Amino acid sequence: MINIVLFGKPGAGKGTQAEFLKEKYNLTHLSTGDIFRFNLKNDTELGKKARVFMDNGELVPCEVTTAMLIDEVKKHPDTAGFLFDGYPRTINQAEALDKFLPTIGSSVTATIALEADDEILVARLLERGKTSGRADDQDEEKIRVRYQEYNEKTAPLIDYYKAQNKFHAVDGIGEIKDITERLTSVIDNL
Ligand SMILES: Nc1ncnc2c1ncn2[C@@H]1O[C@H](COP(=O)(O)OP(=O)(O)O)[C@@H](O)[C@H]1O
Repeated sequence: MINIVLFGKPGAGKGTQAEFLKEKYNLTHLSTGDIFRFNLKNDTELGKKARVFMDNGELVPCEVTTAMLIDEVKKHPDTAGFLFDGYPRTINQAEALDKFLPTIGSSVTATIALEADDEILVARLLERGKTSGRADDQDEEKIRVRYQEYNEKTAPLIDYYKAQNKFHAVDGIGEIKDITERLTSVIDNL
């Protein structure tokens, strides 16, 4: 089983690249943001728990997110591997994943970060907000909160995965297909 964590700031292109990578490597793509948005739209119990945090651009509490993620992983016992997109986003979540995956005989293979400057990313999010309907992409204040959350809670994961020799970074600026190539060359050399 190969498990890749796609890592990057909001707007870095994780979702876009995940679409290509899941096809190429036959992976199950788990996007916590997409799963939460699905639950919001359908007004499920999970959606009710997540809504206020998501609407403010804050992270949903780890207990809620991790329980959801583990449920999703368990739905795919025969997969060739997972492409985690948007999880883990805190040290607590990374530790939870490192504790859970061995229970299914697996582990994180590698974490790959898509890197880009903040100004470019904020511009991308505002552009996406015009068509995506995502409330959190239409408001600069919410975008700012998401970057704050990233810097405080998610950025420490870089050192967490470096300590395990599992951290790889690629340049997230350029043509979509060129970025896909950079990612596949990392994965092919794992
Ligand atoms: N691993 C997670 N832990 C906590 N909250 C999460 C997680 N993944 C997604 N969320 C919630 O869903 C929102 C949207 O997620 P996502 O689409 O991945 O965002 P972004 O475009 O900011 O990277 C986040 O702002 C957060 O409220």
